[in-house]
Amino acid sequence: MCGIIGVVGKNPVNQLLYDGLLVLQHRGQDAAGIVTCDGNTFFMHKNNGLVQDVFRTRHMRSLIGNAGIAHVRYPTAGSSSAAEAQPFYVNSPFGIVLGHNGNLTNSAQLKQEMFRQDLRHINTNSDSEVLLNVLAHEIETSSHNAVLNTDMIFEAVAGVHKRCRGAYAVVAMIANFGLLAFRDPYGIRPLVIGKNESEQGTEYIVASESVALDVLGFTLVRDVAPGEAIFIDLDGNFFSRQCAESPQLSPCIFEYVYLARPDSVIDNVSVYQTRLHMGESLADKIAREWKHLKIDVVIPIPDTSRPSALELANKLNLTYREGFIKNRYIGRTFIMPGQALRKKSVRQKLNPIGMEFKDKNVLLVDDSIVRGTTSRQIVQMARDAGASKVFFASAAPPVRYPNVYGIDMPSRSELLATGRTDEEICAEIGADALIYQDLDALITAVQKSNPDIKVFDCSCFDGKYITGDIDEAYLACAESVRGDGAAQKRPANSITQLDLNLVGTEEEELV
Ligand SMILES: O=P(O)(O)OC[C@H]1O[C@H](OP(=O)(O)OP(=O)(O)O)[C@H](O)[C@@H]1O
Ligand SMILES: NC(=O)CC[C@H](N)C(=O)O
Ligand SMILES: [Mg+2]
Repeated sequence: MCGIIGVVGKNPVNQLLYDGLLVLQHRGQDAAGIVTCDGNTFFMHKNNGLVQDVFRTRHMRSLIGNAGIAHVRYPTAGSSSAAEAQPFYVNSPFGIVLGHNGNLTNSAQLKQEMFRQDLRHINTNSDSEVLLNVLAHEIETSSHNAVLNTDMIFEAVAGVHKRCRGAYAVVAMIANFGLLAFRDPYGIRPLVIGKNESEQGTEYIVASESVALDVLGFTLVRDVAPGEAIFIDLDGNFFSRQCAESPQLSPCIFEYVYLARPDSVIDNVSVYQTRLHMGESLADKIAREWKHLKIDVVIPIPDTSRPSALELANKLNLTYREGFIKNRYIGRTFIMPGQALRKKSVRQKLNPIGMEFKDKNVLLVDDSIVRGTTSRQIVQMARDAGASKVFFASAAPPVRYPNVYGIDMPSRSELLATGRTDEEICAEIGADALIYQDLDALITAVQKSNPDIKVFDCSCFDGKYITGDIDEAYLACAESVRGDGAAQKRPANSITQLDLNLVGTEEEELV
């Protein structure tokens, strides 16, 4: 996942976009970028790194204009090169910038089509650059070189839906015109709309998660519907249209398990509440099938599992204790690039409080076990801290299948649960017992908060890919291109690629 924001305001939006990116940092730690629009001109700065490291005062000063978009990146295609940091820019037609959360599943084919039929050059291996060029081509076609209007923009988004497969939540700006945002016909990745009634008129925001709206002082209006496009012109007029033929809301269930912040509301579902529900149903399963376990204390693995662990303990009438202290200056491990770094960071990040483990039977609760990087080390830490028995519970079912929609788990061989029984996984992480949530129970946990969502993308748990275009050949190819150690994942030398960074260069600083 990545984090995206777009704003059309009545005053300069640079600080809003920066503050919004800080709040969405948990969705991408590799690169960050902001583009502002002052009428006909875009101002852009983007680079690898955390938001606080990428933007300096000199960049912020140069990001002028009352409208703009911003992005934090967690790469799932191409490499982590700075040249693939977002937003991307294309000059024709009209000048367009785009930020994308998700992953296209037909980007290789589209890239060829772009080159052969549409005479467009894609300079990186990023699927998002492909998506921008498809959008640009469709806008060019629908506008017939005439003056652009909203009908033409919505027609272009309909064209994007016809050509693109996979997951895409998008914010884009068309120079001198306005902010465009849309979601793929399944609404796999989240996107919400907010507004703020200022003295000068209504200001609009779109963002990956509602937490960005809360913090920026906007109120949540609604989600962008699957397949829908919204357009806000630079005067703040709001337009929307359904652009897909058969939209069907099927959000990624992993957003609720791990990706989103608990204080966000996505598709009318409080992420926090679903995590409480997950804890409740996991407690039911333990009460039903694991009564014989003598548990002295329930301990969460910070951060994401906390609400589930808390509710699980409540339901089972067990003591809940914070047994691991997290170093607040280290980011999320799972979205770090490369297994070596992920492995090292778990020990740097989490440290046990000895007295909570000494001579106790502990139940450790995590939201999920993916590669097993965290669980393997945490169980050992609990033992080293003197635990008598270490039981482990996961609020999500076993992750056995790759994700192709914007979560970087492309390779079955990296997933701890692929090809292993629960007992074998338990032995791998060195626990005395392992309890997984059932998939039905996970779905129910989310549906309890919004029964209108009938379908979820649960592909990493059940191998059923909602877009229907994923076969063994696709998975094998993704595995070879993006698995740990694959060449494309290594940061390419961005100097060999076009550098379109525009504002606040070191040279400017010296002037
Ligand atoms: O099995 P693994 O491959 O280790 O992946 C799963 C772990 O990674 C995530 O934690 P992370 O540290 O990324 O973030 P958090 O602080 O939000 O829990 C998740 O919450 C699990 O703890
Ligand atoms: N995680 C994401 O949403 C990634 C967006 C895009 N596929 C990229 O790699 O930059
Ligand atoms: Mg975690």
